[in-house]
Amino acid sequence: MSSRLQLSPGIIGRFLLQLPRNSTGETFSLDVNLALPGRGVTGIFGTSGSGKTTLLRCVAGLQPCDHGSLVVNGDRWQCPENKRNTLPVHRRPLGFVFQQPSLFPHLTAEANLAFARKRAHEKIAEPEYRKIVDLMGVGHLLNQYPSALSGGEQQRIAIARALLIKPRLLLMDEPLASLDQIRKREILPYLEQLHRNLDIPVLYVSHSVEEISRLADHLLLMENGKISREGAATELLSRIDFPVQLGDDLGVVLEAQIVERENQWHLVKARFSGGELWLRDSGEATGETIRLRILARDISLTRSEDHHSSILNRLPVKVLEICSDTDPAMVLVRLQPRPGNGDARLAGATPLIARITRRSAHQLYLSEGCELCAQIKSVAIVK
Ligand SMILES: Nc1ncnc2c1ncn2[C@@H]1O[C@H](COP(=O)(O)OP(=O)(O)OP(=O)(O)O)[C@@H](O)[C@H]1O
Repeated sequence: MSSRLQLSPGIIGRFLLQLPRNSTGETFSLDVNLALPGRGVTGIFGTSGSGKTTLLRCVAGLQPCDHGSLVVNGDRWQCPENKRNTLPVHRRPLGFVFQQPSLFPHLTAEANLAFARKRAHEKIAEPEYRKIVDLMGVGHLLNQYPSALSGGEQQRIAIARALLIKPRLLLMDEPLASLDQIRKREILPYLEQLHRNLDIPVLYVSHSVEEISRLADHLLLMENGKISREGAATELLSRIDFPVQLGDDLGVVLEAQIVERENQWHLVKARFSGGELWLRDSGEATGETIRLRILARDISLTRSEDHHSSILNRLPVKVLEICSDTDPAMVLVRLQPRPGNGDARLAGATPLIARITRRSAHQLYLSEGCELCAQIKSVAIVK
């Protein structure tokens, strides 16, 4: 993923509200200060009921607030003091994609898109319309009615529809949650394309570590109506103590560049800040920046390099810390890639996390500072 995070905030806001008691008699208050990058994807995580959807509703102007202020890339959308400076919902240049595509069932896909096009804040020229249709890969679906489309195809039309209103901000609330795993995997590349090709900031709510790992540049974690953690996605997703890093999903996210290709074996070599890894060749171009996810359960540790193993990737590492896992039989080991050839830059490389049995840690005499070899199955690298 080549787009880099713009660190100066482009989406600045403050929302304070108290909701009336819900059906179970509980009250809910939201109290957030936003200072988010004005480009790229900000992933919003949090347990059910933590306020993710309420936050998106505030940004959209759908949720009345006790206090609400919002500036999006220099344009004031909401002002607490002066209601006349507050843009009503229908005038906010934003696209909203929900869990359900909710297309008009009596209109073809094309007519659904034409409806959005008419509502665009600025006129969409034909080449731009074509670009969006191509980006979402829906050109061949335009004559179909929604009932003839799969869930994933309907959602791609819904995303194209959101883009056709020329949004300056895209809000996506669990857009893939209603799809099965196969359809999710089908649609993710289209979302990655969107991220690479359009410079619209996206707020993306999801419970899926896989989606967030692939798409997000920046992360927000919400707890009880407040933002409890925030930062660059690659950094937060590499922390053992980041709460979404649970059980089998625990892992790290790395940015890497394709540097070599072995056609004979259908493999490519990717270089990241901590070394080089062989991956299955999925057609990425040499020089392309990609994102990798290495799960903690797919890293094993050895005291010496075992060249007779089937595992292609071996990195020299140093143990940074050893932590307890939720499972008492396991421990989590944070590992710093270490210079094999005196490369001092590796000191700043993204740490890896291995999840191994407590017994193995004992047998390897693991302790902080000890030097080992991490073996990573190339097939386990998620692209
Ligand atoms: N209209 C409402 N009136 C009263 N309470 C509400 C209303 N809408 C939401 N809530 C409450 O606000 C809290 C936050 O809801 P919200 O939908 O924002 O959470 P969420 O993090 O998006 O959850 P999920 O992951 O389940 O979608 C919940 O406790 C919910 O019951």
